[in-house]
Amino acid sequence: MAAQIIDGKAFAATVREKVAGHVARLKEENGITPGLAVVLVGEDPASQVYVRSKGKQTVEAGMNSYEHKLDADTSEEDLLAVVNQLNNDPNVHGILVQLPLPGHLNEDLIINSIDPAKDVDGFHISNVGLLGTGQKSMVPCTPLGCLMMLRDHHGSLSGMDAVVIGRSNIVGKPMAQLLLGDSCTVTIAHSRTKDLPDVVRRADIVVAAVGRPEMVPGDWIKEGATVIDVGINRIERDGKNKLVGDVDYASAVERAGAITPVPGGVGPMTIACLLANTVTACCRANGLAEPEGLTA
Ligand SMILES: Nc1nc(=O)c2c([nH]1)NC[C@@H]1CN(c3ccc(C(=O)N[C@@H](CCC(=O)O)C(=O)O)cc3)C=[N+]21
Repeated sequence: MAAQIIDGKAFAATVREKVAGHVARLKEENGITPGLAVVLVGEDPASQVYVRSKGKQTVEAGMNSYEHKLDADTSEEDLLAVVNQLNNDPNVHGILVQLPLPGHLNEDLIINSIDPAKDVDGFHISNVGLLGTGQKSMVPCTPLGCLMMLRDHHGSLSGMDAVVIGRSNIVGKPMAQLLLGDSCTVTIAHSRTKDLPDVVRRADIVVAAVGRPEMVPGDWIKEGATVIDVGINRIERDGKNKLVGDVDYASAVERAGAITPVPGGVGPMTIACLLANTVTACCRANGLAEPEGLTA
């Protein structure tokens, strides 16, 4: 039987609606408008598209959007000065420095210069440590979006076998922490995992986040498993540009119980969670109750 399609695009719209509701209340009851600052260094065309779409959705949710576009050859010192200015700006509740940065900039250094309370990407070492120890933190947007979809589909994830393919700081590692927090038995697999197909075949939940087009074929998927495809790979097929995931959708959809499509799965949830994190950061900064339904 073919899998149920988990509609990330529709789910993201409901998350954005919740965000807009919280924003309206913050304005009305507290006179506060949450603000998100996005910093883009250089002119990578894909990054420009994402930044534009983030800005548009931020404004649609009723929040303030601040865009800082810097030249590709911006010095580390100048970028640190921009981050510092945003750290000290009371109208800015969330800061996102678009990655990857040009090679001459030290990404770790820049990310760790962001005020952890405004780090809506959840990449600052302090947020990574808080998440790893089960303390209140800012949670990375992509794993948070995946977790929301999994909880929505399954209710409780307790006791399930989850395999995360990919060990990046941005997705794989925080995803594993969140699944562990929901009492899954978690395996982090990667390109050097022995017998990867058999490891994946054990999983009730497969999260694929490696960035390799269609590397997970359907016959690795246990019958009825839930498949979350984080990959967004641009490929050329039959002379056309196409967006495909890390999972071979056509074969996996025949085995999975539920699966996220690409596009229209994890991607839209990532941006919705960025807006959610901005509202969360704003509430915390003002000593207000956490927004319900938007945190991990
Ligand atoms: N500091 C930082 N934080 C990020 O969160 C971050 C980043 N840097 N750098 C770039 C990546 C990429 N990213 C995406 C978000 C949404 C879609 C998305 O909505 N994709 C649509 C398709 C869009 C299309 O057609 O290209 C979808 O999957 O349906 C994609 C990619 C966030 N990123």
